Amino acid sequence: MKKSLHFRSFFETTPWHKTLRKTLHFHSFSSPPSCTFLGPNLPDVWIPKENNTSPHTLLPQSFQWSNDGHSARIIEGKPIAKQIKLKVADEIRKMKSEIGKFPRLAVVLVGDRKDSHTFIHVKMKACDKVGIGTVVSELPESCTENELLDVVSGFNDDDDVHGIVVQLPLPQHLDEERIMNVIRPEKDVDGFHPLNIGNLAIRGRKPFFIPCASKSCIELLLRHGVEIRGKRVAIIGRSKIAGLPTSLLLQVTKKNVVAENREENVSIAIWL
Ligand SMILES: Nc1nc2c(c(=O)[nH]1)N[C@@H](CN(C=O)c1ccc(C(=O)N[C@@H](CCC(=O)O)C(=O)O)cc1)CN2
Repeated sequence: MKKSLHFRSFFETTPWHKTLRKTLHFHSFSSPPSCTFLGPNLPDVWIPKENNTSPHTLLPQSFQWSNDGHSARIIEGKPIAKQIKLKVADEIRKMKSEIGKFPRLAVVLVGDRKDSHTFIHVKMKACDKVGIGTVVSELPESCTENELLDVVSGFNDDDDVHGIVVQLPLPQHLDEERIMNVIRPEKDVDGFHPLNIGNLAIRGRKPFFIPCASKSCIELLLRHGVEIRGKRVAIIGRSKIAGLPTSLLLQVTKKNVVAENREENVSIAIWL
């Protein structure tokens, strides 16, 4: 039996996400899905059978935004991260039990940077906790661009790999742009591929993935009941990882937002 489904995950339950959600339609899980994007072994579209809890109803009362227009507030992210991880783990558990499949992430690390090792360790631990499989490819600092491209292409073609992260920064002799361009956009979980960034910038277009730092900023605001529409927003930092995609995201999702980017490589601050 075939059934048409909207992509809908835990994140896609808010009006903001509705504007960005993927509009892919695929088969139900009762018959093996034929998947264009993620390969034959994982549905491109996944809705757990029971998934209608609004994340916003889980907010403690004390977290609600006081709407006096002037007060500043430090937003606590950890409890929200915990809720999200629990929900993702639950979705993956259901996916495993309903269709016997689960997502896998490939991480590519070049060189010996200690911070990069720490970051990928954190990512893999987080994956492990929620039931996402991981595979790591570590390449020496001296590797050639073609060697790195071969590794990425291998993951692109591997149906058991559904997401690819090439940890940045790369050693200087490697052309980051060229590497990023090679990652299949539908496996580009960082959302750094030009197609994904480009689609993020154009109203009505839908990137496969949105850079996580930007997505999480908006998610935190929404979960704290902050109305984004019509606000002036200052974003400090223009990095492609956080500042730039955040300003794009705010501009395409809500009219009237003014986003200013200043000073590269500074973490984001948002004032409303
Ligand atoms: N392929 C990628 N490479 C890199 C990314 C990325 O998203 N994808 N981002 C950074 C490194 N990074 C994760 O990989 C990362 C860096 C910094 C933080 C962060 O939360 N920093 C906080 C401090 C947090 C703390 O001290 O507890 C901050 O700056 O305020 C998260 C992830 C570059 N490479």
